[in-house]
Amino acid sequence: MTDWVKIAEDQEIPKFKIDLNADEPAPTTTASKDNEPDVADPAETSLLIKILGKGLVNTKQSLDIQQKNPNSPLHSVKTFEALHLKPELLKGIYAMGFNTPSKIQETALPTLLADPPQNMIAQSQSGTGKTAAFVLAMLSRVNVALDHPQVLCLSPTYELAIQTGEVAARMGQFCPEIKLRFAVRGEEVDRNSKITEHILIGTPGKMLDWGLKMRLFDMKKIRVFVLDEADVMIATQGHHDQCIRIHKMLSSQCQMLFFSATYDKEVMDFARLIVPEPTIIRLMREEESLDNIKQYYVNCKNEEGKYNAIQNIYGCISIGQAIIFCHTRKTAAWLAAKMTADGHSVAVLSGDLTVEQRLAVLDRFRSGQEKVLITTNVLSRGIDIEQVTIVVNFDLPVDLRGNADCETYLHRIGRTGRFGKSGIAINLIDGEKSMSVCRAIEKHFQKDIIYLNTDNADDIEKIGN
Ligand SMILES: Nc1ncnc2c1ncn2[C@@H]1O[C@H](COP(=O)(O)OP(=O)(O)OP(=O)(O)O)[C@@H](O)[C@H]1O
Repeated sequence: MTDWVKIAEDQEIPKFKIDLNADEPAPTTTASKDNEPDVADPAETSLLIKILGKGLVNTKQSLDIQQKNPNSPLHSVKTFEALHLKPELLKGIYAMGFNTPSKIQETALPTLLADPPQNMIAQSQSGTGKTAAFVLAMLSRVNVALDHPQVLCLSPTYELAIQTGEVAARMGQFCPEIKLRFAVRGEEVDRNSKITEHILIGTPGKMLDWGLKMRLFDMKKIRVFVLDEADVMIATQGHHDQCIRIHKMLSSQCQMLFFSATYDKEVMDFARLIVPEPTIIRLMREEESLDNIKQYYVNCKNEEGKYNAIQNIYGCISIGQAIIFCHTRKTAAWLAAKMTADGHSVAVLSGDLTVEQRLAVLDRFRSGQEKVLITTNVLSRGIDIEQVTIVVNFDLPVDLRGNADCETYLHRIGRTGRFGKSGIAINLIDGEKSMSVCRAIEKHFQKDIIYLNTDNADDIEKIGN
């Protein structure tokens, strides 16, 4: 199986260069995007979080369980042994360093592995063990005596499919008889042959090509269908319809498993369309809070004024590491150039970088090689950088209509004051519009945002205490 992963990785496509969908219209040129609000691409963010993840996220949140099929048994396990897995799979799990099931795995795995098979919709934040859970179900269901695909796993991009395949390869390392294959761009199969591998992991377009257009395998013989990163899948143009087409060709006996990191109405509606009588398991995200964060606003005339405010703050207090959020790539680049010219060690992370480049920037910043990270909304969600003490909103977060985006505000600054540490958030205001956004944020969270005069050194020193 390891060879299989290697072959797919060695294809001519650079590993982490995202190309969501070859059929999509050509993207807007970088130059024309510089002045637009920089937004995070969900597939890129998902991939970045996955690669950055350094292990299991331990969450204290409780599980919300709903059963649509009253006949399906529901119990949880505290050990992997209690799942009665094949010994080779258990060996694979332990070889990966997993000792006990994570919270979502405890509850999901007995249902995932139950006979008769149960359908499931599971949602929980990144890093809580979803991939490991459904990969284990995929590997457990394979009948190696049959040489045709029995498990389909759909991911929204090439890169995310590779990530899942790598987990499957590691977990199944002691089951060499289980064969896997990637159904992704660059993988070709002779039209006149049949696919004999047991598990196919890939993107919807390729899966449709192989299953429907070329009939290289029989969709009716699929026993497990996994839709991974459902939230991203829905956000990706075209995938939504392709998934429905694939789903329609599956037999009614096929076990449907649907996994997603976020929970909103659209994702759930889509899930319900795909998955009959599901057991729904949700592990809610641990809420960020503003409790340990001191919030300030500074009145500035214009961008130059905002820059001067930053300079004054740096001149008065010693700052460990800071993240500065800008609305557009252009502002981020402008600010970075100015701060660099003034002797600051600055990193820039914006949407024009590939995922690989973003990883490199984050690695350098985390290791302290740069003290300031200037970024846009591409960094707003799901990425933890613990050592940051100051977050500056060079531009306050607004939605498409220009109204306060309180959720993004929380994600931006809510990470600074975690684990009992106190954090500082500074909002730079230039004019009435941004002042009203600031007021709306203050009202929303019912937490004071205090006036700070950055022309007054005493005032600034107070925030450092
Ligand atoms: N039971 C476990 N014990 C220890 N580590 C685990 C366990 N399950 C998963 N992990 C590890 O935790 C990390 C996150 O797991 P996994 O990728 O399955 O989470 P996820 O919820 O699918 O995240 P994402 O949404 O980003 O894909 C991985 O490094 C994985 O190897």
